[in-house]
Amino acid sequence: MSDEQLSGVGVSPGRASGPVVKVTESITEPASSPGPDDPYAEAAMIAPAAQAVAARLDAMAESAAGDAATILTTTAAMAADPALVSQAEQLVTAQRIPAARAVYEAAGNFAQALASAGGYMAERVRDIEDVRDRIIAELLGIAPPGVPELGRPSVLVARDLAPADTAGLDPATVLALATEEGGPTSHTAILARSLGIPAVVAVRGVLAMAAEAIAVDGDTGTVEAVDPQAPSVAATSAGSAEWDGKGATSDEHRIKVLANVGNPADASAAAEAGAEGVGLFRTEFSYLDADDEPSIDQQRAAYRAVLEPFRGKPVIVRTLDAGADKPLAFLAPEIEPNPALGVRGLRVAFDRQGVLDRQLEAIAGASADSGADVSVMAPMVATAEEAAWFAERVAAAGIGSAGVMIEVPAAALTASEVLDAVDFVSIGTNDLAQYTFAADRQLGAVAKLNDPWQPGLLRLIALVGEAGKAKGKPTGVCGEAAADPLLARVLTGLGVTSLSMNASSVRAVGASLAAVSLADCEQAAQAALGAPTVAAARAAAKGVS
Ligand SMILES: C=C(OP(=O)(O)O)C(=O)O
Ligand SMILES: [Mg+2]
Repeated sequence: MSDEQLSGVGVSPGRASGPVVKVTESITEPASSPGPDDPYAEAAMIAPAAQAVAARLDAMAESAAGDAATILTTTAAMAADPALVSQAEQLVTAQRIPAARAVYEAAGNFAQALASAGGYMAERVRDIEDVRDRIIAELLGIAPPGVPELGRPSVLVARDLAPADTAGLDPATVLALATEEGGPTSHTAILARSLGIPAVVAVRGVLAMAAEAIAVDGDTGTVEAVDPQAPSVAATSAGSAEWDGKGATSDEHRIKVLANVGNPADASAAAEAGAEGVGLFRTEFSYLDADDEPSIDQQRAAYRAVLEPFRGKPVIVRTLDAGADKPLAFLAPEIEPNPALGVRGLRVAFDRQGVLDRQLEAIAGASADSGADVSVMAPMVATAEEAAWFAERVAAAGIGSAGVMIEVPAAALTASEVLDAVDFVSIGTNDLAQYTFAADRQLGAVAKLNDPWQPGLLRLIALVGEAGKAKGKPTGVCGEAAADPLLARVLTGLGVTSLSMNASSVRAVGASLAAVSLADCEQAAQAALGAPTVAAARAAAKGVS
């Protein structure tokens, strides 16, 4: 083994090693000459090429599920966007440039507009570049950039993967993933987790690594060179762990193991994985592409489709979390310098109460239709006063149980008062980390601060756990922290009463809790709380069990 070792942020657990395949970043910029003899015939090639790319992405979406399917469908829609095609066609005829060059320039204009919009929109620049390169490759009859056909099981190394690339990954041939960029809550991370592929992101220098074979450890966040002659090692699949389906420690202390869902496919996958219910239904995921507010009936039908697999089981429906990384066109705020600190989540409803009331009416209807045991919760709540306002709206809609997310540090610090206003809380560790460390959750450069093992974050969670215990009210965690089997024990020891995660982590977390007692969890929690660093917190928790 070589001593070449790099570290990043482990975002999907497991360890695997094998030959390196580097993902091609982008195609070469097409030249603007020679110009076409017949610009109209040249322009006419663009639409079919875009359609072919969209059809291929749609076909990939059909054989995918959950987040992967949604992302592929969204990317296919970008490829088929008539605005992109017609702008490129006009460039060909007006400037007499080749079709490939015109697509390059038109996509560049779109990318620039997205980048200057900032936040979630800026995140989509990678998607438009991916679509651009695929259409150009189609026009030129060359292989598209991105993940090549893997002839044998391999470890993928990339700057960052386009969502469509990640969504198309086959866990049978992709042993592990290491990227130079990306954060723990980026698309790459969420999808790698849902596919069960070990992954480390924000590994500075991984692209320049000369090693022919590497080992990727998604638990410790390390990447190291290994002997290329050694046989490939596949990840030990956490998903195969034994679990009887009831979330509890070995001494029967109950911790509900729930799932995070965004659409009917996720809900079916969660039910199949044995989730005891849903701890977070992200309703805004249904409307990321909607231009207008969906009607109450449309919402009711959409929610019912997600609730149905959970008849008789608890489901927490989150009201629209619009803004920042998840903008909804029909709830767009004024231009804001810092969208993550702006009018997002519940704040949108203060000025547009009708939107909230109509959504609550639809949720109440879907709850009755589906027979699921529905509660609702609000995102981005900062004060007890806001929590009380939300609870009033929920009661007025005839829904029996109201809660709020704790994802703003102020809400964690006043958890006791917040809990007085509602029936339960659920800690959103993704945003709570972002706001606690003043570190954009989408940004690779600050990814280490968004690690849920940060002792600063654990101490805030401890405050909420204590408040929940004192009030005797349920306190969940529905951020990505809940999906880590070892951290699940620490969260249990901090007083959390339910954990909600992607479907593929359900079994591993259930099994991890079943293997230890509540006293073990409490000891692990105390050990992690007292640790000075992320690595020390993880090691301390590991040392207990
Ligand atoms: C669960 C959370 O919400 P989202 O990831 O949808 O912002 C969170 O912030 O932890
Ligand atoms: Mg959040």
